Formats: sequence, C-alpha cells, structure tokens
Amino acid sequence: MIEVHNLTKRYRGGTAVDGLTFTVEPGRVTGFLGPNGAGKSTTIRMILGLDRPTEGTARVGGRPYAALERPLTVVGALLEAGDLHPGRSAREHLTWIARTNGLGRARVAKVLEQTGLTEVAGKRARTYSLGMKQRLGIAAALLGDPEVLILDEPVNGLDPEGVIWIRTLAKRLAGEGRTVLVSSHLMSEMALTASHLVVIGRGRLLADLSTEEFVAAHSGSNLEEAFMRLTSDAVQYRAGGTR
Ligand SMILES: Nc1ncnc2c1ncn2[C@@H]1O[C@H](COP(=O)(O)OP(=O)(O)OP(=O)(O)O)[C@@H](O)[C@H]1O
Repeated sequence: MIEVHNLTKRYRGGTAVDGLTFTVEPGRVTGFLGPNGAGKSTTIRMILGLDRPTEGTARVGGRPYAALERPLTVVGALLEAGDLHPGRSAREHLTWIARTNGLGRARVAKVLEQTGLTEVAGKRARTYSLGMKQRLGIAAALLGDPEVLILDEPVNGLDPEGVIWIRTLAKRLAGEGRTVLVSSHLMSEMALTASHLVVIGRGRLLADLSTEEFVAAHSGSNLEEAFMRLTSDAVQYRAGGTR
C-alpha cells in the first residue's frame, strides 16, 4: 500500500504538489493521471525518498521510504530517466544492483525471464531499443520481488507491442496482490490499464475514483476529452505562466 497525506512540495518559483492525500491499494492497477507539469513525478520522487516534502508524509508498506531496511524488497520503481551504463549488459546491470542490495543471483535470472530479456541479457545496453531499456528498468524494479511497484510514464515512446506488454504486466503484478501505481498523461491508455484512477492537476487532487465510475460518468463522450475538461483549469493556469 502507498499512503500519501497532505503531501506538499514548494519550490522558490511555486508549488509543484499541493496538499495531496490519497491511498494506493494493493491488488489493482491505479492510474496516476495529470497533464504535463501536474506534479506526478514530484509526488513519485517524494514517495521514493528522492525529494523531501515541504509538508506532509508519504508511506510505502506502512513506513516512510527512509525507514525501510531493505527498500528494494518493499518498493520497485521505473523512473523516466534511467541511469543505464551504455557499456554494461542487462545481466551485469542487474547483478550489480542485486549485489549492492543483498539480493541473491537467482533473482537476476528470474527477472530477466519475467521481462523477456534472457536471450539478450549479455548484450551491451547501448545496443538496446527503447522498449528493451524499459524492460530492463522494469526488471530492476522487480529484482527485490517488492509488494509495491511504481512506474512513471512507462509507455512514453513505446511502440504498440511495448505498450501492450507494459499493460499486461501491470495487470499481472496487481493480480498477484501487489500495489501498482502507473503514472501517465494519457487518459485513454489508463482506461485500458488501470481499474482505479487518481487524477491531479496543478499539484492538487482532482479525482480519486474507479475507472468504471469515470467511464460511466462520461459515457458517450471521448475519454480523453473528458479528462481534458476535468484538468482544464490546471492546464490554463500552467499556460498562463502564473505558477
Ligand atoms: N527542482 C525543481 N525546481 C523548481 N520547480 C520544479 C522542480 N521540479 C519540478 N518543478 C516544477 O513542478 C511542477 C511539477 O512537475 P512534475 O515533473 O512533478 O510534473 P509531472 O506531472 O510529472 O509532469 P511531466 O509529465 O511533464 O513530468 C512543474 O511546474 C515543474 O516545472
């Protein structure tokens, strides 16, 4: 479970995250939606202890990230900017993470298999397509067999096959009882992937409801347009440069 309470991040230039409170439950895929600049990445960074909140708290598996003894066994994350060494192979990359986190080598073989990378595991990362890099990022996130998975914009730039693969994987992980949070700025994609939605705009919570409820409320209209309407104030605020 992920519990976010009154989470706030202010920068000198403005407020990126503004008093957010929501819970991400296990056993389902939760879509974390908002237009560009809404504060999704900043929220995720605070959940993962990479950014310090100005106010409020974020807990993963019942504790703040910093209090987790073996973080990779509790939460795995795929962030937008991967830190992949181009000269390293997938197997070397994963083995290094496993070793520095006290995880057994058997996990490396397991996550390579789970992400379909076994056959290319010896190739250097510089030869990988974007789709393969995303799979490797997900393999690293799965290494500690964590109960919580956070994927930040995982389908950006992927071809249709890659998009379907991520969608299927997210659902499978949730089906295993894990907590899965997937961020996106595309309502149409989340409608196919997530069974629950947390929508933010301008750092504030706009909606926290099941995908079914959202779709039913906007049946007959284009989902992407309905999402744009919901977040339109946030977009106008941003475009006006008043942040
Ligand atoms: N280090 C920083 N200093 C100042 N402002 C920041 C910093 N990081 C983020 N912001 C601002 O906070 C706001 C939220 O950014 P964030 O990246 O969290 O949004 P997002 O919803 O993830 O959008 P995107 O999908 O475009 O990354 C933006 O206006 C951004 O410019």
